[in-house]
Amino acid sequence: MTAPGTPAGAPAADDDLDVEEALALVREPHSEPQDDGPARSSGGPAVRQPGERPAERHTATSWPHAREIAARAARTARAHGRHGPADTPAGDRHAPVSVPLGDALGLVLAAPLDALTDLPSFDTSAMDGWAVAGPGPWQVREEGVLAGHAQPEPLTDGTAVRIATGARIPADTTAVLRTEHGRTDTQGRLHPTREMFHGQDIRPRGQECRTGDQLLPVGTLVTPAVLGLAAAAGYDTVTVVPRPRAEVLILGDELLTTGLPHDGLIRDALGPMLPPWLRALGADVVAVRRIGDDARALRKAVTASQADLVITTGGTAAGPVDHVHPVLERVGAELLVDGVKVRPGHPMLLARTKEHQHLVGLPGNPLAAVSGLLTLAEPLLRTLAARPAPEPYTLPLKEAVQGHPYDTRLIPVVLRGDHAVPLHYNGPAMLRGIAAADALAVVPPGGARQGEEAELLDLPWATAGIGVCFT
Ligand SMILES: Nc1nc2c(c(=O)[nH]1)N[C@H]1C(S)=C(S)[C@@H](COP(=O)(O)OP(=O)(O)OC[C@H]3O[C@@H](n4cnc5c(N)ncnc54)[C@H](O)[C@@H]3O)O[C@H]1N2
Ligand code: MOO
Repeated sequence: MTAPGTPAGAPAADDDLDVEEALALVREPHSEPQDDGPARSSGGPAVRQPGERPAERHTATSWPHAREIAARAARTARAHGRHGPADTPAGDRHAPVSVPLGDALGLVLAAPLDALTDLPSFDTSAMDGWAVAGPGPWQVREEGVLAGHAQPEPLTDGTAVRIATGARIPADTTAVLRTEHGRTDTQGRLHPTREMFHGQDIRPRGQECRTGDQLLPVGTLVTPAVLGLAAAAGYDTVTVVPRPRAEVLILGDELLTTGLPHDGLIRDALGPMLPPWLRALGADVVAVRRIGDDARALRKAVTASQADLVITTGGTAAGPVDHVHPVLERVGAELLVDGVKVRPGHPMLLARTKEHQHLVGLPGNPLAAVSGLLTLAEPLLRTLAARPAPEPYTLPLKEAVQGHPYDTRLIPVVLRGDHAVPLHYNGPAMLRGIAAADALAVVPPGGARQGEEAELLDLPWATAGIGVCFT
């Protein structure tokens, strides 16, 4: 079925698109579908849009500033959390926790990783071959030495013993002769086939570290390699910054959780999308609740939530059932960001709902929700989790991108070679572009020319891989 607004000749919305086909969308001339009308995306002076909240033009925050506010809000929450009384749930919620290695991927070290042992913890053979003592030829002992065996008998000058990689070196060994560098004569004596040096192919105890050496500092992101190093260095658990807890409240009576849209009802796209995305951003998603368009239920859910971050979807604008603002007012929340000068997603908001809790209101339009997620939730969660900020980077745009006169635009792009290729289907209600994208390009007010460098926000799965980031 071709969706209304699909340009003639474009693949139908439900076609199976591989990346190349998705890229073909990029090459379409001039017919960027927007379900938002030119008046919003490229309109003239800052006249109030129909239905726009009257104060919005005055209160909307610039996109970079909104991100700073979100990060700062989290810093304040962390500082309070650490200094609060430890016996209250709020007081110790950001205190470091000890977790088994298997649960630590993606978290950040809250204590330095100091070696609990020398590495290697004993003199080790680096190769399969023979441990030898003195210059050859050598008499070879009957019993070999394998990895994991107890301390072998010492060697005497002129003797050798079969040894495996990783096995303990017998006392008085002078070198390890690799299997491929030794020859046994008819009397069973072992000869080297090339010159050897003292200590060859022996990994001495403590070569990599000594007990107590700092292997990694506080603030290191726990990657698969860090897990491996921690295990090698003797750790069963590591001390990490706890994962911030997020709760998702899905608003809207029009949402279906299964089947085809019908009778004005549509499928909920955000329920399936947000929890894994939030996990990729470092959060522990403790609940996903469907609230409908019920202000009282929303208020109860916000009041009851113990999460560090409450995410709402929809209801941010000024429609008859847009309950987010009134409920925030009702619960006495402090609005830190009320609208952001970014398209899509400008009605997004950030509020402090409790001393240790923030709420990010994502607009209901799905790509606008993604924009809110990356603008407000990402810096907030990253800071709560003490994750390092990604290094900012830019790439030249393969094509010009039309800008908004005053607002930043976030445009899904694929990264091809040295360029970012803008994707079409980037209207606020569309996920078709972002689903094929590697990153979002940050297009400043006024737009960007072909070849102009644009800042890029990587999508977590494009850089880290699903197995790494979805923990
Ligand atoms: N008079 C005005 N109307 C609107 C404005 C405005 O400034 N003045 N802003 C528009 C913009 S921009 C956006 S974005 C949306 C924000 O709307 P809300 O956050 O209030 O969201 P809803 O009205 O609840 O929904 C908007 C749209 O998104 C669909 N939706 C909602 N939730 C989901 C979901 N989980 N999965 C899929 N689709 C969802 C919903 O059905 C609506 O079509 O407001 C504009 N209006
Ligand atoms: O156009 Mo709205 O900005 O979708 O977010």
